[in-house]
Amino acid sequence: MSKAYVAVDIGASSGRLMLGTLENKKLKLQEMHRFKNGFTKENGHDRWSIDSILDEIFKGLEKIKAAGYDDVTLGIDTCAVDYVLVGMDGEKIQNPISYRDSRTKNAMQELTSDLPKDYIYKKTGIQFLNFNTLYQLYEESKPDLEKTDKIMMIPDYIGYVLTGNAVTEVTNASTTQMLNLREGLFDKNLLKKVNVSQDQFPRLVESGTILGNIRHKWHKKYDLPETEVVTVATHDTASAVLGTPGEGEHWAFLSSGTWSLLGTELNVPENGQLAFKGNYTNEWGAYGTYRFLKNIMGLWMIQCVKKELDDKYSFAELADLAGQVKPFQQFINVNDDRFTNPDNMIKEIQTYCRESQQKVPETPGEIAMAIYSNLALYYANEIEDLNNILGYKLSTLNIVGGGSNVKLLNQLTSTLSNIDVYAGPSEATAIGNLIVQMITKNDVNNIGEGRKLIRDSFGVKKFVPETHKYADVLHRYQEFLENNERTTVQ
Ligand SMILES: Nc1ncnc2c1ncn2[C@@H]1O[C@H](COP(=O)(O)OP(=O)(O)O)[C@@H](O)[C@H]1O
Ligand SMILES: C[C@H](O)[C@H](O)[C@@H](O)C(=O)COP(=O)(O)O
Ligand SMILES: [Mg+2]
Repeated sequence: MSKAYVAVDIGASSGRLMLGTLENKKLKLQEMHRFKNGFTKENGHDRWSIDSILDEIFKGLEKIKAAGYDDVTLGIDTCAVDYVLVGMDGEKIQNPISYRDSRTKNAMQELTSDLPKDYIYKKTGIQFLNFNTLYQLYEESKPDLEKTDKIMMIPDYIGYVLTGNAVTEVTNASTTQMLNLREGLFDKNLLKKVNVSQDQFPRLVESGTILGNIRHKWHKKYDLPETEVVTVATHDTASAVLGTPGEGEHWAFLSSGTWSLLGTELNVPENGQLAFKGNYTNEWGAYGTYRFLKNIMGLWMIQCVKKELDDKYSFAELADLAGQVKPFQQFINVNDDRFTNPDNMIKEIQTYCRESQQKVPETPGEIAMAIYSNLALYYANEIEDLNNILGYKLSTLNIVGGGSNVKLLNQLTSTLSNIDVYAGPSEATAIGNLIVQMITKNDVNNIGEGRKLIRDSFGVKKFVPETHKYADVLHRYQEFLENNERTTVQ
């Protein structure tokens, strides 16, 4: 039986364990376990249930063992910015708070009142999201920080629980907005600003570092395969970018899941004035690259709508209903902070349209189309911005993640952005996670070979611009955004 690799991909809406094996020069992917993920209110904050996530990971590994895989390599990727405080006894102090929690709503404004944004951006090159780790630590409970021995980013914490070894992997560390681009270390002034010392973070490591084997104590509790843990590109978006086939010369990616992360892979950071004004980020990638991207609200909006409709419609059915509705009946700035974590997304969208004297979407199809068509418009607007900042035209857009299944959204994006879209693979994050493991274990030579393996193993669907359609819509949307400047998530 060929070597088995396991990607643990903890997305914001679902976690999954994906088994990867190399068969006839192709990467075979099997979903072995999937579970719902999300945050719940606990001790006054929106928190991730990290112990349930760990239990699901062990359950998934038991399924893999039961399927006949006795000896696997495993990598973990999760969302960015969030962390676990680990006390002097080596145990978590409490469940990690989600970045969508309201505790940081004023933190960025307060912290940057005497530490200017351009100073922070010059040092870190990271976009201003009001929930970056820097602002979470600024708001963190001082007594809890006092009791903290180590601050571990979520995927690093999971690796620590599994193996007993603690590290801070750099792709995720960069999302803290505390990693100094030039020095490659946490910035002393930014640490001081939030009363955290350098040694409260475990040592920084690159993706592809071997972390260790799953501890004996877990083998006593669960029927697990022998498992060696590799620290992959632990920020899920970093893994998604690695799992992008990379069609075209100046290819762009859109990691389309709970979030839409739109950008391109650079070999040197771009943290100049245009990037600063456009609030673009230089999150660290694997193998010395930078993920020059922007966070866009993403399918989080559809996820909320689906839940508010009591899951009466599947995502596919919502997309079908949207396809029966004319697009662009209202303009919405999807990055308005009001959509980050509203009590009710449907009501928030309807109120937004009422306030801006626009047609109010009522039916599930109208609401879904309002979301999809405005996401597509926002993508198109940002691609124009990206071309301007980079000084060259992005030639193709690779859409990966669950959103790559939405044909309507892929087509609208291609037409509005006037760019060829390659859609898939939907599990690019898990695939990127696996590729780093395979490179680390010398089954794949490098990321170029890895991306060829992805192209050879997974079909992508091509969408080309329908140039005769929606000629002036993007221009009217850009005017709308300018005339309706509001607080955006960034
Ligand atoms: N068949 C489908 N039709 C329409 N939307 C889909 C389909 N499959 C997945 N999606 C969209 O993809 C999203 C999940 O993408 P995924 O990358 O798995 O998210 P995450 O990693 O953040 O959990 C869903 O919220 C849904 O909007
Ligand atoms: C806050 C970060 O930008 C966020 O973690 C984002 O990178 C992310 O989680 C994307 O992953 P999804 O697959 O959940 O959209
Ligand atoms: Mg994901």
